[in-house]
Amino acid sequence: MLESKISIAVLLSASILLLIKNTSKTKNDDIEKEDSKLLLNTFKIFLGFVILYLIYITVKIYFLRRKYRHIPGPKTKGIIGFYLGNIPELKSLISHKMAPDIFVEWTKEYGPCFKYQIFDKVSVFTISSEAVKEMYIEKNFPKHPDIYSVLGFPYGSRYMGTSLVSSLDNIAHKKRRTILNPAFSRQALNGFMDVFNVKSDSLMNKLRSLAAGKKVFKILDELNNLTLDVIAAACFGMENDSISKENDLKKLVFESLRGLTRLLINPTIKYNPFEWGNIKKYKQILGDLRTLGKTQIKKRIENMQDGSYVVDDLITLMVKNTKNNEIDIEDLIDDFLTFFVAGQETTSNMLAFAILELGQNPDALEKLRNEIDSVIGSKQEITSDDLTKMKYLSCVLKETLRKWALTPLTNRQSTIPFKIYDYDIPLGSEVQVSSYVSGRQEEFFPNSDKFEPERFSDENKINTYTYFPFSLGPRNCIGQNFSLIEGKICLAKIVQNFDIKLDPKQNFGGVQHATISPADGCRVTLEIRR
Ligand code: HEM
Repeated sequence: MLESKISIAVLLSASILLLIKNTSKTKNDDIEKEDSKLLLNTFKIFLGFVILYLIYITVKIYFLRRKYRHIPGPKTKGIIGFYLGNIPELKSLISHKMAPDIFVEWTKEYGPCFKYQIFDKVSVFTISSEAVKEMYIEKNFPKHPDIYSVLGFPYGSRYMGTSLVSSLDNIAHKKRRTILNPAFSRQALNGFMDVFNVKSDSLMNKLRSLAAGKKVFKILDELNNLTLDVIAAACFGMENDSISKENDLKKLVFESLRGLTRLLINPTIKYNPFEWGNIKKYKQILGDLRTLGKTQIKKRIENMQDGSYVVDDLITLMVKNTKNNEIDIEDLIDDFLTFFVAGQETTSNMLAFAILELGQNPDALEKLRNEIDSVIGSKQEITSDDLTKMKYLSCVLKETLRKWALTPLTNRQSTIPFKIYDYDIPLGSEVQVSSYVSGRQEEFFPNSDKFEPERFSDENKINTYTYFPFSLGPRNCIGQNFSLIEGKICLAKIVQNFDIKLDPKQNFGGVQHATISPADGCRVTLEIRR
């Protein structure tokens, strides 16, 4: 649709140019006549285009709205609403809320399955646990391009390409996933314990120096450095030290995420001429990031070919298992970047939200501190056995992800007709679900606005289809255990070493970036406990 708008704009500009040209007094009469004829014809073509486009879009939207009229949803207002859909409502709400918060309200107003319209697109949203099970497990519907093509090729440049997260082809995805699964096996995760401990210890040293300054700081920034270094070391054998200094990887990963976020939140910016300078810079960042990935992968290929010792990490697995060693380096770079995007900001946001919640819930914090003191006391290295014993720690992270599921929403495309409740879902529909929205439903989680880690204790059964922060089925998060182990080790060390005080002046809510983050980055002061 926007492409058509651009064509209209081009034709309009041509007409204006001709108009200007036409007003020149130096032209003789013949030329003037020719020009006005040309102008008239151009204008007629332009008008024709506009009329044809209006007819096309009106008919398209009319039939689209008819197709979905049996499903409830927010009303659109008047003729503008017919074309724009629910953009006005979403826009006014988004200025002070995140989209998933709006969807929580819409589930109250329109029920557990509703539709909404944006221009010439209608999406269905549901919290139905049966539908989640059907779409994600039983029918394994493919992802819908609406979110995932942006992750693959934002602004038309290759970022995550056709990687594990962004692939729309379930068969190609399965092959890739089978290759990479062993990198996240129980055995592989045990092998990462050292990295998790060592990198968390570096963070503790940094936090000690920040505690000494007695100043308020955003702990999310520090956690972002930790999770970046952990991915770099555990998955790709890269010794990166973002915790204590700036470096290229940190700059490129963080800036590439920032540009992606802007596009996800406002898809129209790529058509805004005032943004073209920024977009050019952004494309350069993506290019530099891919070059960095390429250098890393090539180095590993060379080491493997000349028989040097290589660690059996993710990058080695990626290279080893690529078909007949006919390596498509661009595919490998897709996955290389994907792990930085999918595994870095998610884990740091989970930790920052956990700290934000513990700071506001002193009983939960005390219970957690007692558990940590009794299981690890003052020892530095945390083992897998220690983690197994710290059950409340596990409940704290699970409850954090219930209240603050980090992925705003995921989608699937219906490839066969099916029903949600009594509503027939048209073939090819985009159906969205969100663990954030399901996690805030009173019928699934009573007192859902309260932070109660006990919900996740062994005696309480949680319905998997109402709580799915790592998604479900064959496209679930490959790194979920990786992030939970990393998160537990880091949070245990923070609580072991520091008293946390939250800055009372901060915004305690969330903000929607590529993932959901604490709005003010979780502002704290720390006091050293031991
Ligand atoms: C708290 C931390 C994390 C959360 C909440 C989380 C959440 C998710 C979710 C919801 C998905 C499905 C996305 C979709 O369908 O659009 C996903 C996929 C994925 N995640 Fe995570 N993730 C986390 C940490 C990690 C980590 C640490 C890694 C890597 C080390 C990782 C790597 C991936 C990958 C590669 C996929 C795509 C899997 C596939 O389609 O086969 N994630 N994650």
